[in-house]
Amino acid sequence: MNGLNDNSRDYLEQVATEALAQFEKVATAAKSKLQDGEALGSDTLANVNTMTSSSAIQKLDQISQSNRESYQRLSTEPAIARVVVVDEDGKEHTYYICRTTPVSGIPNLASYLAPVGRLASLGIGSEFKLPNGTIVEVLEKARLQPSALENGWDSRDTVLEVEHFGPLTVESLRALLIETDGEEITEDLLGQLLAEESIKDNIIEGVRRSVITKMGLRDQPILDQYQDEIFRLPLDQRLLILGPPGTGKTTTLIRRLGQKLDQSFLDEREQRLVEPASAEQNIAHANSWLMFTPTELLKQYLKEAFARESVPASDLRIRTWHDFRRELARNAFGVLRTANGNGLFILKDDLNSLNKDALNSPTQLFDEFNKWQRKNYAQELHQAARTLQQAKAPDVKNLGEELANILAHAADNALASRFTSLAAQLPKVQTLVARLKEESDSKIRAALNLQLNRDRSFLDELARFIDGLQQVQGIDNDEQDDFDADEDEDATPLRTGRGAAVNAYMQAVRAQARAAASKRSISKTSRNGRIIEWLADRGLNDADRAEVGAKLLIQTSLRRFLNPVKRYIDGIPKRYRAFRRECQESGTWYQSEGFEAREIHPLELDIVLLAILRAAGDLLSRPSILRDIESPAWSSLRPFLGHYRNQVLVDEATDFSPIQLACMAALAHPRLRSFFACGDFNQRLTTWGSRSTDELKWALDNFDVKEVSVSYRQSKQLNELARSIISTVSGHEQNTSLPEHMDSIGVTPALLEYAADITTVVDWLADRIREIERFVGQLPSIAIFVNAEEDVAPMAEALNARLADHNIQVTACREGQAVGQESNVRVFDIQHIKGLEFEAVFFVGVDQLAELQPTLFDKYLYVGTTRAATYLGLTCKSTLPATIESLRDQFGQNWCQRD
Ligand SMILES: Nc1ncnc2c1ncn2[C@@H]1O[C@H](COP(=O)(O)OP(=O)(O)OP(=O)(O)O)[C@@H](O)[C@H]1O
Repeated sequence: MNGLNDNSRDYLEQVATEALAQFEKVATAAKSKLQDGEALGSDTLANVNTMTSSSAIQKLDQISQSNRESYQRLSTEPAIARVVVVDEDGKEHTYYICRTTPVSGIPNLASYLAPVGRLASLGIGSEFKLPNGTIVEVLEKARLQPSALENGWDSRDTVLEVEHFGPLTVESLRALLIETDGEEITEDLLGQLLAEESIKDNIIEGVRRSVITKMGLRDQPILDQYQDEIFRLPLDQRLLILGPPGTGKTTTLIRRLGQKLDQSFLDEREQRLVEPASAEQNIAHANSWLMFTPTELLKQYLKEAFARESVPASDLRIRTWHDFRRELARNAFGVLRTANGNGLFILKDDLNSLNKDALNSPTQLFDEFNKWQRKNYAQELHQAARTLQQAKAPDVKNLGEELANILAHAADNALASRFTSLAAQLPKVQTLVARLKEESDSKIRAALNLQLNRDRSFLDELARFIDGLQQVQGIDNDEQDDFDADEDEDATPLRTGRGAAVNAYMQAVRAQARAAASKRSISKTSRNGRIIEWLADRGLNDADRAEVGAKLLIQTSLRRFLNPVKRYIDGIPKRYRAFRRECQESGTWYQSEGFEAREIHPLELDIVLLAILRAAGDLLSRPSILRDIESPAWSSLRPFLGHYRNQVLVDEATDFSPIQLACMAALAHPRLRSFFACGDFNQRLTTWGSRSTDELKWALDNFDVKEVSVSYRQSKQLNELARSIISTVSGHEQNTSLPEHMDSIGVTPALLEYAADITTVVDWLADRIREIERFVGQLPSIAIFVNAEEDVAPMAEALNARLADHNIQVTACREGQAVGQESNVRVFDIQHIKGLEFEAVFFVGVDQLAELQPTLFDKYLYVGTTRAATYLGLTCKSTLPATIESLRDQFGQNWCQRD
């Protein structure tokens, strides 16, 4: 670079000398800590009191483990920034910022994750209040990339900024010193000229774009000022970052997670929130997080970025909603049927159950269902209290009066206070249920004894009959009358033998008695119906049946008050089924036929899950309930605490429906309500995804929207193309800017039309790929997008054959699986590419995609083209699709046309 005066050069040398010496100092200190074993854990406590809680030791081990990791890091990367500030007294201070926890004993070495770390993101001239209250102004800044060479430290591509010049990029700080030394000893002119030349090459004006060489989110140790502000926002905040492609949303999300997981970087207030929350879930804060991504591939793509943040076990905690939903519904909440017969529904991805209105307004459907189910539940309680009021026995009647009184005085929507008042009646309810049950059971047992006295083989025969029933298909267990199962605590898992026969006898006889007393009939095809038929007159006699039936009906009503919270939440799936049936009859929300009562579509399952999560969350968000969680009134909510996480994060949030996002938000621990999502409405690649801020507002109450707009990924040309796509397809402007001082000039995107056969396409791709390698000097990360899974392998094979002469390997990424981290050319089905970035992207058969995906074509086009940082190539079987025909001018035939 020309124009650097002697002062500036002196300044650079001075910074280089100081920074490299500081690297050495920090690295040496870190290495000696590692060798001293200061990072050892509990074993260094000479007198570990055996009474010392093991959690304290565990904590110590965790701390020492994280110290060890930090020292390790510092020994290879001593600092990532140098910042000079001036305080109000005019005194200058130099800070070195490192990535993790600093090593002690080195003044002004601070972690980027600590409050002082923000200095590294601020612009020159910015003011900053240090944690001790001093106001300082940023005077100089250098972004460092330490590299340990055999003969000492260097910093590669250091970006320096000072008030009167810069930013400059210095390729090698070390070379700056060696060259100067060299200048003095160079006596020959040639040597001098070469030295000057290399000084020029070493210092570049502005900031260089770096080439993406491998698949994985790039390391971005220091965020920009705005991203930095977002990542530091308190843990207990609900945030949504919106912004166009490549503005660093995912980068910010991961950095934030890394910072918030390390308890040493949480402030006192955050620590106070985190500790009880973690104790309630029985999970350490560092593991108490969950992140959702729309695809498996994005999950893999981010893996290395998580490792850089020292965030372990990310595989367990980064989930797709598709998998998580099934697990939650099947294993945790018992909504989906399991092999042992629990659960109500069978999930069917292609079920045609929802009508257009439901697909267009799922939030309205949810609101309607939730209102309905709450009302339905309230009616159930009222009805039960009424039955008790009408009972003959005075103690039952009195209790009925009291319960009815409670229900009459609580508003229908104040479930929590109603549950609290009902809890006070629990002892009375329990005593009565036990007494009545004993009375009715002894009657039924007497009948059973009578049968046994008549025929000792009675039970064995019944057992055989039951065994036989289990083999019979078509036994209707779904539509068993509502009294069964959850009420019969005798319904133990015994499946065969005499024990099972006794249970079956009791259940069937009870069902028969209840049916008689309530003047209902029992379905002949149900299990109980079949057993009753088999028993014939071997049950209760008519008089006993009426008496026992009446007592059982009282018990049923009483049981509504035994564990009302559990009943309310566990009953949601059944209520959903009833609601759906009712809507089908009135012709709203659902298709009137074509599916069975036990089947459920994934988007319906979301509705059921949200109703469950919200019901539990509404109660658990009350401190008084959380405090009393072990009491019988609330203990059924305890398992929910185990599903909560201290942080819930969502990448590509607009791919999820508002219902899904609301479910995710409901998984955030109610003490913290920490939720962080990022997305872009223009990049929604699902038909059910969220379309507007209003939908998000429905899903997440009280959240802050932050917008980011500096587009770091793409070159100027590709940015312009992306902007044109948005204004052409949606008619509105995209608000982006390019990073200041960055050389963003790239090449025009390339277009190949009339490429109907694969050979033409492959020849063209191969030529372009070779050009890219020539331009870049190495093979960067390249992706080829095809329109269907079955095109992936043939494209990879054909291209592999074509590029073999140049030893360029092409990999087929089947089913959205990334293969290896090394830089080569990868072929993907377009549906998997959300959130990724490559130096070069080829989009094969764009016009076919327009035909295949008419509703999402514009989104795919936008997401696909914005995956490319510098090189973008499109091929068409015929010509550019009509919607983007007007963009033809922005394309060339190859990369040669520069701006
Ligand atoms: N402050 C920054 N300075 C320089 N580069 C940055 C900065 N922030 C992000 N980047 C880079 O920009 C690129 C895009 O980042 P990222 O994937 O986080 O963006 P995004 O907004 O999530 O994109 P998309 O919407 O396409 O998923 C990455 O290569 C990242 O390293």
